[in-house]
Order: sequence, then C-alpha cells, then structure tokens
Amino acid sequence: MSQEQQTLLQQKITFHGAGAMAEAIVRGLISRLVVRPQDITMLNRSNQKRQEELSTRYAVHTGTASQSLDHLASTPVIVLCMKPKDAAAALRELGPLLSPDQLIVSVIAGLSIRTMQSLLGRKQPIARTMPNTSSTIGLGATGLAFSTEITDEQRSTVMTMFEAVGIVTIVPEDKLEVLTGISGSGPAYVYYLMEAMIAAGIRGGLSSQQSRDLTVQTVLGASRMVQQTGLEPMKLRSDVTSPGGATQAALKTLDEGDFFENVIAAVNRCAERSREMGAALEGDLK
Ligand SMILES: NC(=O)C1=CN([C@@H]2O[C@H](COP(=O)(O)OP(=O)(O)OC[C@H]3O[C@@H](n4cnc5c(N)ncnc54)[C@H](OP(=O)(O)O)[C@@H]3O)[C@@H](O)[C@H]2O)C=CC1
Ligand SMILES: O=C(O)[C@@H]1CCC=N1
Repeated sequence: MSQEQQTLLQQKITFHGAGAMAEAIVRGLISRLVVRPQDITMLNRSNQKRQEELSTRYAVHTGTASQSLDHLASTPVIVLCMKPKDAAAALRELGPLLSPDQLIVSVIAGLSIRTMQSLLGRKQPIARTMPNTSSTIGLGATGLAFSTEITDEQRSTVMTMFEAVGIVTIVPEDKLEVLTGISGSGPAYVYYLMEAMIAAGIRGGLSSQQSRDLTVQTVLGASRMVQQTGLEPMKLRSDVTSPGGATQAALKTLDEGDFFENVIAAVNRCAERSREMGAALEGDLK
C-alpha cells in the first residue's frame, strides 16, 4: 500500500516497554505516516539512555513507566511490549489505574487474554497479537485475537496499526502459539540460514561482502518468486534441482540432517515454549 493510502490514526498510543519489538512497530507506524510521532509515548522500566535514543530517533515522547502512572491511566491505547517475565507485575500495577474503555494491545508471547484479564483484575478490552520485527520496514506478519469486550472501533484501530506495518491475520487465540513458531520467531530461522550461507561463501574464498550480497539477494529473490509467481515452493525448488546435479547433492546433504523434519520440530518447540511461558504467567496468578 502506498503511503498516501494509509489511514492516519488520530489517536494517542502508549508503548509500555520500549525494546526491540516496540521500536519495530513504532518505526513502521511513523515511516508509513499512520501515527504522528507526537501521539506516541514509549515507556520503559529504567533505561534512560534508551529513552533519549528513542526520542532523538523518532521524536516520540518517552518516560519511565513507574513515573507515568497518570499517563497510563488516561491514554486510550496501551501496547504491552515487555518480556513475559516482567508482564505479571506490570499488569497488576496497571489494573487499578484503568478505565473500562482503555484498549490493551499485547505483543507478549504466550500470555493469554484470560491471564491478562485475571492479572489486571478486570475484563478490559484486549487485542492479543504476535507481530514480528520485519514490521520495522512494513513487511511484518502479525497474528491477532480479540477479547469479547473489544468494540468495533478498537478492533479497527488495532487492524490499522498492524496493517500499516505488514500483513495481518486473525486467528482463534489457541492458534497464536503455532503462529509464533512460523512468523513471530521465523525471521530468526531465516537469519540463521543466511548466517550459515554467508559463512560457507567466506570459507569457500568469496569476500564477506560478496557472500553477504549474494545471500541477501538469493533469499529476497526466492521469497519474491513464491509471492509473485503464486507457485508452490516445492515446484520452484524442483525447477532449480537438475536430476543428478549440484542442487540435488546439496539437498541430499540437508536431508541427511533431516532438514525438513527439523524445521517442523523447531516450529513445534517454539509453540510449546510459548505455551510454557503462558503457563508460567498463569501460575503467577496463584
Ligand atoms: N523481538 C521479537 O522478535 C518479538 C518479540 N515479541 C514479544 O515482545 C515482547 C518484548 O520483546 P523485546 O522487544 O524483544 O524485548 P526487549 O528486552 O528488547 O525490551 C523489553 C522492554 O520492556 C521494558 N520493561 C520491562 N519491564 C517493564 C515495566 N514493568 N514497565 C515498563 N517497561 C518495562 C524494558 O525496559 P528497561 O530496558 O528499562 O528494563 C524494555 O524497554 C516480549 O514479550 C516478546 O514475547 C513478540 C514478537 C516478536
Ligand atoms: O523469542 C521470543 O520469545 C519472542 C517471541 C517471538 C519472537 N521473539
């Protein structure tokens, strides 16, 4: 979508947590002109250097969460962006401050809507999301589930926020863990593959720049081929693989390490780990 077609969300949005994921979303929202920098506040726990960095880089408001309780009590949208281990304390603190119409958007892996509402101590409208860091450049992939309390307007705010930074898909909440295994954590698997390809090129005698450029273009080209041709990855793979040729020999080596099943096992383990983190947070209720 072009920048001109983006909807400007004339709404104040507060990021509760100001790390990698919060920055990815903020950068995407600002560069795509969806939210004005002056309408964004980014709060963290204590890191002042980070606050200065973010306000210089994006011209957003920044602050320390514990010193911004009045702000948190009045902002219409709060995006929870802290690590799972920090979420229970933050939600407990937030609960008594909120009014019923404030929207909570969570990006926290594993943390269920039910646990969030229990920790808040109230049936707040909640959007549970699983974005990824490619939101930074507008190529994110976000999964969403909504609590029943959410209004049409709040739903549309969340959709506008995440559609501005990539594609969005709504799923039943219990599918967000497997979605984390594919698109939430997925960029890390692709980067790991790229690290290995670059290392192989360097070990084979290419310069590191050549190896990097070739790897980047190869991953970009392969992804675009799937997107633009509409063909299945299996068909495109077969087009590269001459019988008895070099690619087939390479793929055989990958299969000796059970590449296909290992990737599936990694996705499943990611989903399982997300559920474990969710269960630990549920355990915090006791
Ligand atoms: N990184 C990713 O690719 C993705 C991450 N996520 C989810 O995003 C969340 C954040 O991850 P990420 O951005 O990588 O984490 P980071 O460690 O980069 O950032 C965490 C932020 O939370 C802040 N924080 C901690 N406790 C509090 C608190 N009580 N009140 C306010 N702020 C607090 C930290 O502040 P300070 O530095 O001052 O301690 C820091 O700014 C996680 O829950 C993760 O599951 C979801 C999808 C993808
Ligand atoms: O590693 C994590 O737990 C988070 C979830 C998705 C990406 N990062």
